[in-house]
Amino acid sequence: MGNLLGQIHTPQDVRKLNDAELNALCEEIRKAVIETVSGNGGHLASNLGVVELTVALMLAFDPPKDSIVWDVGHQSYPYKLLTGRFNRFSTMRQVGGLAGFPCREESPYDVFTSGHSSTSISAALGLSEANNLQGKEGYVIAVIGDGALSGGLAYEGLNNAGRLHRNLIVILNDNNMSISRNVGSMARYLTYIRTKPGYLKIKNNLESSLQKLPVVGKGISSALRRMKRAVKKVFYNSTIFEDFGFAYYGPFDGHDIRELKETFESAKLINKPVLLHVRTNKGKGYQYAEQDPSIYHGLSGFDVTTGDTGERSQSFSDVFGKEICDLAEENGNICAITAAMQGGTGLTAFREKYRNRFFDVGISEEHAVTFAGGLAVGGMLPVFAVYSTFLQRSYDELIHDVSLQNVKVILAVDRAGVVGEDGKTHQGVFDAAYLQTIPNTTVYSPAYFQELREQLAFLVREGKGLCAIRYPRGKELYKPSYFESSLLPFTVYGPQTGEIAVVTYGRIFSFAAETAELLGNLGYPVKLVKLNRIIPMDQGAVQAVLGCKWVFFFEEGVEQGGIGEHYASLLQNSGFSGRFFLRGIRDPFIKHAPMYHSLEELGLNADGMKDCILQSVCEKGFDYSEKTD
Ligand SMILES: Cc1ncc(C[n+]2csc(CCOP(=O)(O)OP(=O)(O)O)c2C)c(N)n1
Ligand SMILES: CC(=O)[C@@H](O)[C@H](O)COP(=O)(O)O
Ligand SMILES: [Mg+2]
Repeated sequence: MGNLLGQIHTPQDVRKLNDAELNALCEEIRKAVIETVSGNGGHLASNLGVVELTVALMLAFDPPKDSIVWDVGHQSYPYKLLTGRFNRFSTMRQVGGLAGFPCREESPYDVFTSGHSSTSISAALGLSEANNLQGKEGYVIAVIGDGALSGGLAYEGLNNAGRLHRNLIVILNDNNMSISRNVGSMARYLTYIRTKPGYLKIKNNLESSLQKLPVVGKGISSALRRMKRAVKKVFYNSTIFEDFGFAYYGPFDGHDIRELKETFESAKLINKPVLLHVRTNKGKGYQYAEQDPSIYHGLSGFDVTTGDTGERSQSFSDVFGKEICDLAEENGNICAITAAMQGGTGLTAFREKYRNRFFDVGISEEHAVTFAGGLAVGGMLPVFAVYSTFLQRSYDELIHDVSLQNVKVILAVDRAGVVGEDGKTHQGVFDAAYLQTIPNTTVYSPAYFQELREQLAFLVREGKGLCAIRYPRGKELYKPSYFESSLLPFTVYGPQTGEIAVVTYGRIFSFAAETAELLGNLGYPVKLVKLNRIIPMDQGAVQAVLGCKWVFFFEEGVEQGGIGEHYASLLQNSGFSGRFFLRGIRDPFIKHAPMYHSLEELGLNADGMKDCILQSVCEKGFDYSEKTD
């Protein structure tokens, strides 16, 4: 059969293959996914689990005329392979290469850019309404995992889609896993449906039950014949999905291409929203991933033969995880919350040690914050460990359910700053900007592990209101010998007087320190102001640079509305007469690339800072309001 993938340029090409070739195609897809993820990193187990499902989608539907909306999108690699991207597949997640998620700019087959969870049903409903209003043809299909179904937005989507009087297909890809084991009542319910067939009684007269369905198109009898074949193993009774207004079918074997295809064909004939419950094995076809789908969910590379994922340097998440355990030993009020990111946020040990004070709430960042507000009102000390990018979902809850309640909640904001290969959807570049709009908020931004430990302990001990500590993905960067950890709001290094000042915070302090050394060697002494606490801004941090001629503020976060702009306004109000340069992130949708590469592109590494300063100081004067390129 040779290289089948090389012959697939569009989904139509998949339809030319016979059953044996389709099976061989699945093998090739798995091989391509394993090879590419082993080298480039990315999402493995989820993609291995949807190979047959994706092939069956290509057989039954006709994208891009039909719209397939992938929830989260981390499982869209097989889809990319079958929609004209095989030749570029090895570039996945690399600079200039394919994105690791569906991306509208990348391909017309990617109808909805994603990366954050639980958006697919709402987006699919929007697409369906748009098609209807414009008289456009095409089926709309949302593919959502059981983990993504733990997110509240999915229920808002179901709630609204359920009253549709047209076809809309939701495929629930149930593998009984989120990144860790899936949690919550819906997960339990799905397990029940999956494993206790008696719960859903087989209707003796299946045909009469199908007669009640509004069927469109080619006539009811062929629809019934097909549906009957497809549902030979279907247990049909009332499920929660039917109560939402959907027709429910399942559970189906998500690795049986023929059964899936027939089921999808049948679902097309139903003139109302349909939920197809499909069971798959996460990691299917690669023994290590099948055995431990959590470890092989997302990786930065691995050895295909041994499955070895390699040694990883100590990360900020590890340090947080250890410190919060130590603090919880002394303080029995500390509760740790994660929204389905137990491993990533470093909370595994906490879960093991303090099971009754550990809460995995599923993918529900909004709930997590309001739940934390409730815990705090009730007298506990909640610590919500969350990736910066996912915390974006909780802005209103932070205001209404924490700040306004005037209670103490600690946010451990992980992956703050540029994250690397996950790209646009996952950059943690907004948190500093929006947190500073919320009253009663204190935010620390450590550059080093020691600071993270001490500042976290300080917030636990003495923090008030909404407290946050934000730190980057991965390891510590260069630490100058003169660095001293401090709980003070800011620290000044270098000459106490001088013409040039650099102000910054967080991880890129390392680059600022390198810059100061480089410039010092060139005869330009630099005063370095490290903001340890970024919210509220300490007036002393502003006073510290008032005598300087040039002040450069570097920020690994959005420039508009960010900490630098606030600092600038305070400088102006303090009568600063020198010149101020701000370099933050102007286009926050930073494409997938290694973290160092992105920081270089943004001019936020040591060379970028040095060039910015030298060009400004040596070559031109500038106005207070002037900004750097
Ligand atoms: C809002 C949000 N929170 C958290 C995540 C992190 N995340 C990505 S995939 C995933 C698990 C998804 O599980 P499921 O939908 O069942 O897909 P599976 O990997 O099991 O196929 C999580 C928690 C996210 N992408 N978006
Ligand atoms: C798909 C998703 O949102 C997560 O799997 C995310 O990619 C994890 O990122 P880290 O690798 O930084 O934990
Ligand atoms: Mg799952």
